Amino acid sequence: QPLAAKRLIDTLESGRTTVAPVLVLAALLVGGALLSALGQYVLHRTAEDVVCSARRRITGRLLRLTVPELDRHEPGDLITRATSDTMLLRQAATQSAVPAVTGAVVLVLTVVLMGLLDVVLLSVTLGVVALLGAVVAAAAPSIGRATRQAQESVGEIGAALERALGAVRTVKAAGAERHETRALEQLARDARRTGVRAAGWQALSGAASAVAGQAAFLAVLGVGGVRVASGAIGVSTLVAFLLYLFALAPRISQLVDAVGQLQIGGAAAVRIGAVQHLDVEAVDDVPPRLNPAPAGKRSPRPPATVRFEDVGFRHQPWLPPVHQHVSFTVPAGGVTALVGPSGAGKTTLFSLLERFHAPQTGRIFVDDRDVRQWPLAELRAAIGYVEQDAPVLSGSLRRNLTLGIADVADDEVDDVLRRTRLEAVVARLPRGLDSLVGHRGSRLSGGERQRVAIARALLRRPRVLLLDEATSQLDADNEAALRETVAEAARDTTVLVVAHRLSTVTDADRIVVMNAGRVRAVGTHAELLETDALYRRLAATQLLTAGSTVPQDSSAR
Ligand SMILES: Nc1ncnc2c1ncn2[C@@H]1O[C@H](COP(=O)(O)OP(=O)(O)OP(=O)(O)O)[C@@H](O)[C@H]1O
Repeated sequence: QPLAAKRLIDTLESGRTTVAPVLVLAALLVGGALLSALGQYVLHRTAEDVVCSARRRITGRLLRLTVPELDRHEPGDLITRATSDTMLLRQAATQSAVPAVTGAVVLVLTVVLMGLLDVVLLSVTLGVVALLGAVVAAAAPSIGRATRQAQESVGEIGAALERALGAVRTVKAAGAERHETRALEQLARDARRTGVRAAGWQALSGAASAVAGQAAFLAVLGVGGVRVASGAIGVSTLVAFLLYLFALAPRISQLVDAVGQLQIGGAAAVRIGAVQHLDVEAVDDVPPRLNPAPAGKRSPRPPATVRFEDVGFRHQPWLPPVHQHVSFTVPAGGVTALVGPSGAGKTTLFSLLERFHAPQTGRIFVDDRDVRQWPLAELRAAIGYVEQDAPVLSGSLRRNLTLGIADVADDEVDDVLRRTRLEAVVARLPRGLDSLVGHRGSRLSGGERQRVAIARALLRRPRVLLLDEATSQLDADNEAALRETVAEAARDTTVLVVAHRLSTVTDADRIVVMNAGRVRAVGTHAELLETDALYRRLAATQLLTAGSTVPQDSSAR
């Protein structure tokens, strides 16, 4: 445009017709605007693609992280990496990558054209720009550092909020809102402080580029005026050069901003990229469809045997072992109860079976096949697991029941609802199975949540059913009913139950008594009452969760 403007001025001076230069200038204006609009659109689209792919990668990975990795990290912090950090990445992509590329191209072309006009004026301009570059280079790392700290505080806010909202009733009951809020406010202030520091450095760079623009203008005007006066260049050349300078100044500001944004984006990318280095479970297995057969016509799945062979496990090398030399065999079908004092390692046996953790020594077999040899998804599809706190996910009751299962026939669902005594609950809900159960099932009672978790496990038609204290919150009637359900399921499923109630163990086909990470005895209720002092004591008190670990010495027998 400045070159076209120069031609227009030259044409005016020479008195020739100005139609052609005016048309060229108009065409350049319109063409430039169109190109700029198209460029904006394409580049924003690309930025959205970048962010979308980062989000897909990170969210896909988060659910595949190994359980020990998930234990090590705060869920709230991981969530902010998928949300807030990806937003920063998007902002950086649009506000830095795009202007950086376009700014650099325009800068180079403009500098070439300026050089063609007058090398002396170009040298003056570049001298001023070099001073600006030094300021920006000094500020850029500080922007990145401050942003990283701010994002870490945002991650901590996410973690603290998740912690407090995840147990909000306990927080309220303990009257700890103010304390928790204070902690959150402190984190918010930390984020603000570091955010402001980043903004300060950015503002300094911005101010430097504005000063540089004006300084360059004044310098070019001064030196250019002298050169016009001396006849070294014409007025039109000076005008064209100044027009280029005006075009260049915003590009330089953009570039300076882009450097700051790149630092911000880089800080976000580091936090997102860190997730890439966390351990994930084997991705070789495409999750098998649990119901390959048409709904309602699923083939029966035979119960599987379970065998622990000299298993030793500890969470970390520096922690005491959870299991030592654990060996026992569970034949296919029937109910096997695991009993023992709190902390004996009963729940962890289930984690090892599900391959949430891997034992350091020994082997675990399901159906005479080492669990490490099973494709992970196939192993988990063979197991139904009801966790200790019977988690229910927000969403509808139906989605909760059919979690991970495709094409369940309605009559199968009805059958399981009947067996788990949930029919009346469903009938009471305003929208039946499609009613929403609230965050973590907060609209259900504790006993209802447990029954939903059991129903969910039964719907999978598991070959091995793991129940972790699944009846602890049930009233006597429902507990008796569920005992029947479990007994019925045990006809074609291998049921392992961590039992805290005497009623559950007396019905079991065999009982494994655990203490301090070891299997202490195996037998029926009657046998163990005769032979095992710890069992006798646990049975007598019925307080199988209470008490500290009993030393495994001969006097205890
Ligand atoms: N992620 C973990 N990291 C470190 N130690 C853990 C972890 N999870 C559990 N433990 C420890 O492992 C031991 C066994 O825990 P586990 O939950 O298997 O016991 P449990 O017999 O099921 O107890 P309870 O009857 O109270 O549920 C406990 O001492 C516990 O503190």
